[in-house]
Amino acid sequence: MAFSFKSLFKSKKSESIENKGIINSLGIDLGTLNTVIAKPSGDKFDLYQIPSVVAVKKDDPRKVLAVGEEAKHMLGRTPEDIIAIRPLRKGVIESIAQAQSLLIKAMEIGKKDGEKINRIVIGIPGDSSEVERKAAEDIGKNAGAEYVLVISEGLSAAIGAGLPIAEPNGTMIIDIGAGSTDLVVISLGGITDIETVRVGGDDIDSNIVSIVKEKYDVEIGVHEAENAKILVGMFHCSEDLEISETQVIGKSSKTNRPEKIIIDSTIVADAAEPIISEIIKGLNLVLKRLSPELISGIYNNTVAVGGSSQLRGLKERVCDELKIPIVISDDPMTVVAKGAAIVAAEPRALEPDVRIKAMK
Ligand SMILES: Nc1ncnc2c1ncn2[C@@H]1O[C@H](COP(=O)(O)OP(=O)(O)OP(=O)(O)O)[C@@H](O)[C@H]1O
Repeated sequence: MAFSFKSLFKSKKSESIENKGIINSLGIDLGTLNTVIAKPSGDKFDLYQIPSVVAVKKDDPRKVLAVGEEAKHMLGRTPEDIIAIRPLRKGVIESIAQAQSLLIKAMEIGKKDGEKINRIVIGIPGDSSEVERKAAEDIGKNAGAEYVLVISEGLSAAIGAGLPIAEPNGTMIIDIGAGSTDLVVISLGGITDIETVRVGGDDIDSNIVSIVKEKYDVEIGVHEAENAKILVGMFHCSEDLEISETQVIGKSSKTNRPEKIIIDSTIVADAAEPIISEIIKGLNLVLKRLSPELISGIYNNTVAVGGSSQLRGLKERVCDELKIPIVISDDPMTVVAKGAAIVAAEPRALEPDVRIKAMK
């Protein structure tokens, strides 16, 4: 799928908004776990984040009772007739009505009282089908935006990270989220290749739960697994990374009593192994298809973003396997929304001078 940005905003509607000079725009990263909202404010961004969780009536899931933080607090504590669910699975909108509520909430958070949002840009996984793109566009329009553009999270991340995407040499983004990983090659302002691997941090969490159950016969919650991952996690790699450990309380399958267990970095690395293997496989496919003209650009300009890129050992593991030095973004969770906000605010976001200005 190759598309260029230059024509994206050439709709009559966007020109008329631009001519009146009244553009209120938002960039939204509609993620599996978190929804991040970026609002251009002068030459910076106002940033907001809400959990991608919606609480609904069990017998009527279209009836949304709470969204975001409020819904997250209901998880596991709700009366039996209320359930808290995630509208996206593996980066893809699974339930339109609930994703709609999430987006409406995101837009409410991102606007000031009485303000109308004219233009939103939403980042979605790069390999989304036309139907999935259209679903994202429709929920944006139904949520009240006049103009909605849906772009690949990877391209958005590259713009948000300030990568030289307009140059012919090529750049690459490795975006490892909760549910999916986007590998995107960009040159001359267009996407030249995308590989989406449907694995991410969520899979690491559920693998930790399984390993702990097998090793200790203790059941732990997925949130405890996620916390342990964030605290002590790493990927296996050739470097001797420091092994640390954390204590987690789970439920003994034998006694049904609380039991304390230790999770150390190697348990997380074992749990993360199938995930990093899939990602390396995806990167191998991208490299196989890559033209020789782009290899030096990729060598010099590959950036990892997304919450799961923060696991130690990623840089080393990718270099061990592929001989490509990568940089881990120091702003991994908000670059997609920032890139989307840059495009929403500035249709000529691809032009390097404009982009540099927007990123200052
Ligand atoms: N410091 C950390 N170390 C390791 N993993 C982390 C860290 N912080 C967050 N994560 C993980 O990052 C993931 C969330 O990342 P992100 O917000 O980029 O995903 P998302 O946009 O919701 O998902 P997707 O892009 O797949 O739709 C979760 O799996 C979370 O556990």
